[in-house]
Amino acid sequence: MTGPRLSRRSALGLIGAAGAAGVAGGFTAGAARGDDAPSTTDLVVPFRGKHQAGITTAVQQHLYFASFDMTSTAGREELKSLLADWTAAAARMTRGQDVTDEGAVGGGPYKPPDDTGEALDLQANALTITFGFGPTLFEDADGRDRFGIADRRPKELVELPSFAFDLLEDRFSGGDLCIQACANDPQVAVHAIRNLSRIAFGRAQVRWTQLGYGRTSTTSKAQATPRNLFGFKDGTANIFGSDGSDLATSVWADDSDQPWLDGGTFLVARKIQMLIESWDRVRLEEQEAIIGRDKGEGAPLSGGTEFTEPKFDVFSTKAGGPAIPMDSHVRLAHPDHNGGARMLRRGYNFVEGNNDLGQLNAGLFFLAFVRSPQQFIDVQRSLAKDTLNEYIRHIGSAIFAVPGGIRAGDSVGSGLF
Ligand SMILES: C=CC1=C(C)c2cc3[nH]c(cc4nc(cc5[nH]c(cc1n2)c(C)c5CCC(=O)O)C(CCC(=O)O)=C4C)c(C)c3C=C
Ligand SMILES: [Fe+2]
Repeated sequence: MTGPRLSRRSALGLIGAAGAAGVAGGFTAGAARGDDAPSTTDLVVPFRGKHQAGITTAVQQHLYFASFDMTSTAGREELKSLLADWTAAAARMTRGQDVTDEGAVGGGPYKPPDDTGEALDLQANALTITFGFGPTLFEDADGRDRFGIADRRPKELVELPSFAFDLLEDRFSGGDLCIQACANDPQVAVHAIRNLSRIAFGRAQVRWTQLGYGRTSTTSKAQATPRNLFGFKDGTANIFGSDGSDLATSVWADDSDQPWLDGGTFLVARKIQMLIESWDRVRLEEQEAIIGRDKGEGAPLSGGTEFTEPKFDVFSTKAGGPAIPMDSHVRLAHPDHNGGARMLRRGYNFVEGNNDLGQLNAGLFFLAFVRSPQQFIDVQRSLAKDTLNEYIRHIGSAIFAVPGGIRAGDSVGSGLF
């Protein structure tokens, strides 16, 4: 070790002692996974545990998300070996190590290095790698059970229905498998996906990817609420890592029809374009009415401060109606109007250049973890009346079952076989 910071290469020497417990930043396994873990660069988040990391983990600053399809020639054995290889590499990278012992520079000059090297000298940066399985892994579009696992498909793992205003594009949608990599350094997240894609060569290939540069939610009360690209605080009413009973009720799919999903959850991903230039011409008062919260503090328009519960029956003389308008986002998304449905949101901002008119291609990569996809479906249907729809477009969509935590010596998805 070279002082308080732990570099990728110096981390190698520590592994025997630290194991998977993640002592690099001085945090124990429980503290690092839990609600109040600070987002430091030298933090190691334990890869193994009851649940996969990257769900309740305090949201890191950067995301690189990849959806994969198995190649047309791959069968059951290739899927099994891929998941085992991904698990081994992910366990190492989350500890701040190269993907193998030989790594980027230790394998001699006569073969391509095992690790691509761009994360050499970077620390673990709270890297989490979270795996999920799409409906097409269990049964493809032609109804074929390519991997002999059709009877392991959770009955709720089906493609999402169409919603009002959907403008979905295939190039941002679907996938047999997904990997969510989150870290406090973008290069660490990109390195993880790049190396896992490389390991998949011949067995699975990237279908689409998404880079997220700034978190738009928080899962920890120790984190400040971030802002989305419309300038509003996002994540105020989220489920936090410390909300044990809410996690049990709304996130962990412990009662599904598939035992391998115990400790797991469902992940809904939506790529949502935000019409920034149109939004920026909207009066502040109207922006706040559309969201249902004030822009400065994030307090509900019914009064109070950021974490005050919204009161939907408060009347505003100025508005001449409910203080939180009937067609506002917060009213329509609130559990009170969706049979109690809640979700753990973990989305990221994206900006991807501009169109020919100079308008930004920007938006929210919405990620939500739910016990049942129906929770998302109910809320998204309710949002059909949302005035926010004038300023957003859903252009990508995918759903994945996220297996429970990976135990010592085990590989992700071993319960499928
Ligand atoms: C179907 C689920 C949701 C989509 C899609 C969605 C898109 C979306 N949201 C914002 C901005 C905000 N959302 C806020 C709250 C909020 N949003 C959802 C669900 C979806 N949002 C829920 C369940 C909630 C919480 C409702 C509650 O319990 O009060 C807020 C307020 C702050 C907060 O609580 O996070 C903002 C702001 C945008 C811009 C957007 C699409 C681009
Ligand atoms: Fe929202």
